[in-house]
Amino acid sequence: MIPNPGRAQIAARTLTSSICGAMTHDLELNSVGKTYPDGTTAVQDFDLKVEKGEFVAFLGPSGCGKSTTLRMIAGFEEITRGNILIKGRDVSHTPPEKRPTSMIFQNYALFPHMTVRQNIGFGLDIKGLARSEKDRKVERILDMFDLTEFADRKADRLSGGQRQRIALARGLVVEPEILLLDEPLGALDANLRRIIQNELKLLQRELGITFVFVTHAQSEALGLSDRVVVMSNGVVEQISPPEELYRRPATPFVAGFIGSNTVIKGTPAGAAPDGTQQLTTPFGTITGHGLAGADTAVIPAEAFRIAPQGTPGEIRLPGTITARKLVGAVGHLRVRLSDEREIDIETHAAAPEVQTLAPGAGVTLGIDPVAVTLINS
Ligand SMILES: Nc1ncnc2c1ncn2[C@@H]1O[C@H](COP(=O)(O)OP(=O)(O)OP(=O)(O)O)[C@@H](O)[C@H]1O
Repeated sequence: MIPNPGRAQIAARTLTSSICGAMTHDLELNSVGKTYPDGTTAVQDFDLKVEKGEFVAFLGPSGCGKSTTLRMIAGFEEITRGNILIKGRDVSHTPPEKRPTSMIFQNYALFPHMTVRQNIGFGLDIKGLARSEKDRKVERILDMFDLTEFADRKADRLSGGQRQRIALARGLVVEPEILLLDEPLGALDANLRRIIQNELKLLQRELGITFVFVTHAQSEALGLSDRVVVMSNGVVEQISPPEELYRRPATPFVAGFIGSNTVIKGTPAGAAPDGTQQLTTPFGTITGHGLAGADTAVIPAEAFRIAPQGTPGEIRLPGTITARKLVGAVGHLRVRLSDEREIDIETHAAAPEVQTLAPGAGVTLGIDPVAVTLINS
């Protein structure tokens, strides 16, 4: 998509020349809420501050309120509570065309019978730009996205990947402060999706424009963004960088939604000498990181160890292997614990104990306390 990064950088400097203000945040949502006229509350008390140049993803299951929030930022949907600021300016009741945002839709929303050039220039027409200025901007972005050779082709005669690039070019040509992307890769096949994910990230870094991206694909949100907002039922569950979200889920919903975690409830048992917290569970005492008084242990699949001998003092969970699958270097084991629950664990496929374990075999699991998070249920 960006064959010549130098060229992209020059374009980026021009594109962003007007957005180098000294405001702290590009985007601010303060207690934003939305109740639709039929009484459906889609979003509640959404608070978020986004720095300039940040890539933020809204992640959550279908119906959790991601698109509604994005549409409220764009101005396509009225907010019913709170306020929205862009670069410090309250845009809560500003119509979409007056907001410094562009939106990219999953179906691209291109005009099929217009040429690529006309599609890209459309937003500039709406803004009433002079012809010469418009032509200059359109040619520059066609060149930047390597679309010049398709410029006179009708949009309905292009591949999905090409259409996606045109949608991006059309969103960026109006020089937005914030680009809003609603599942922009959802219509692409898995291979193209991966390629365009990489290109999108590169493009965002080159341009330094703030991106707010909606997806229900975990890997996409974790792989692309600086911070992820996890939503459930219209409520923000956690806002964290991907690594932290994965390693330190803050709520039971996030623990169940991100990665592959085992959740075990217990009774708080105070702090260990090293400052970690302890939890008494039906399986013994589990140690982990978290606030004092937390009553639930979140154990990621890779924190389990197969420990036939066990380490003195370490928790030992007896179980039975019910399934084994080796995928490349990773061994996936399903283990039935003594309380009949089945858990997934991940380990090195090459480990001798994994090679010899078969369904039906008895096993004793240890837990790496460093990877355990204690939360309130
Ligand atoms: N125009 C509307 N009128 C009433 N309810 C609506 C309207 N649009 C959306 N909703 C409801 O608001 C909630 C949030 O919808 P939204 O489209 O924001 O979810 P989402 O997380 O983007 O889902 P998806 O991933 O399926 O697009 C859902 O319960 C949905 O049914």
